[in-house]
Amino acid sequence: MQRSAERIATISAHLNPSAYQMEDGVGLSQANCRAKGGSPGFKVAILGAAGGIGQPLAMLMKMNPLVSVLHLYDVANTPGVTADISHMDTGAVVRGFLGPQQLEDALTGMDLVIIPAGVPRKPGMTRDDLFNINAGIVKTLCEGIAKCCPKAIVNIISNPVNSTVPIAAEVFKMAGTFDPRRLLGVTMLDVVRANTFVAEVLGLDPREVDVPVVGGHAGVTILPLLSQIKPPCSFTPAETEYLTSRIQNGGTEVVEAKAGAGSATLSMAYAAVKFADACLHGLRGDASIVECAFVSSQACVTELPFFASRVRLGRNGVEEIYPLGPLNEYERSGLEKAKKELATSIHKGVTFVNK
Ligand SMILES: NC(=O)c1ccc[n+]([C@@H]2O[C@H](COP(=O)([O-])OP(=O)(O)OC[C@H]3O[C@@H](n4cnc5c(N)ncnc54)[C@H](O)[C@@H]3O)[C@@H](O)[C@H]2O)c1
Ligand SMILES: O=C(O)C[C@H](O)C(=O)O
Repeated sequence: MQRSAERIATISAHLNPSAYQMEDGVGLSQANCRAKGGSPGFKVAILGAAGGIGQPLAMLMKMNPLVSVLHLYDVANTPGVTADISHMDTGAVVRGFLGPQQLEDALTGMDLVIIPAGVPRKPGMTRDDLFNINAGIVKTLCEGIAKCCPKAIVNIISNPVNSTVPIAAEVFKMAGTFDPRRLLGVTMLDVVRANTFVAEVLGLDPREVDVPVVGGHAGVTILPLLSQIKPPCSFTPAETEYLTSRIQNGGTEVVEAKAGAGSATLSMAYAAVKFADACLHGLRGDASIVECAFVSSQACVTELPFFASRVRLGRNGVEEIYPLGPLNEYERSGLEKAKKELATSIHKGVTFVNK
């Protein structure tokens, strides 16, 4: 009888989204235990999980064997997305959270928080044009992280990344929880694009190509280091010009092709999962996990407080930040342009929190 009552509680918890969302601490813990599926792993929250990036990102994270619990938070549509994804027969347990009153439950106990919440660009806009709306969204979500899971690794996708990461850092500093190793702006899509476009030019499989992309995540701040690609290859000046421009404008290429229906979502979800997976492997203690990310570099790479660099990921997040390495003349000139724009964007983010 007892087992049968537990089974029914489990099933109704899945079918009644509001009961399911409230399961922690309100009497559904037995049902919760039975729902766990037994896979050990990390607890991951996606904030903005019902959006264009959030939905495929949630699906791909549900497929990740390193994830045991997946929390999906949004201000709209999470019950439907959660019900849908929770039917996938993979190990991670999925829970949905809707609206600010459920943000704290969504965040409590998380090891990794991924933030794609916020508005995307339309044709003719820059990423900085999103600042007025997205700055406040990221600030509020980071206040929740500081309160509920201050030790979580945070992956920020919301644009403008060059400003939203400094905003997050300021929020964490004010709360006394800032650990520069745990805050990472996601620039992986720039690397994914660079690998793809370079492979096209060289006639290679993109999986064989590795292009470091440093600087930031907007226009000229996106600085592909074509002189450092693996496998080592050389480019004509025309190829260098074409590839640099295409990588820097990859986001705009998608925004224009979508013609008002948003920006990159599917390739971004792919890139976000690739990056989150690297963070989880680092957390697990795997060796030699190196990716590019926009991090607090505390002026150790350039004089700027934030910069996208190659970083080694480990149990605490960013364990090591690699120097830029030797740059050619074209890259040195690009670096100066990138630093100028980055300084402005970083300052804008810092000022927003301290105004
Ligand atoms: N870093 C990158 O490389 C990269 C790549 C692509 C897009 N982006 C950025 O990611 C963001 C999201 O893009 P998208 O296409 O998914 O947009 P979208 O509009 O499809 O989805 C955004 C989601 O955020 C939710 N949201 C809004 N306010 C929220 C809040 N306060 N708390 C929680 N959720 C909230 C919305 O309800 C929506 O579901 C944009 O800012 C976009 O520019 C970044
Ligand atoms: O371009 C955008 O606005 C979205 C994203 O930053 C991208 O690079 O695709």
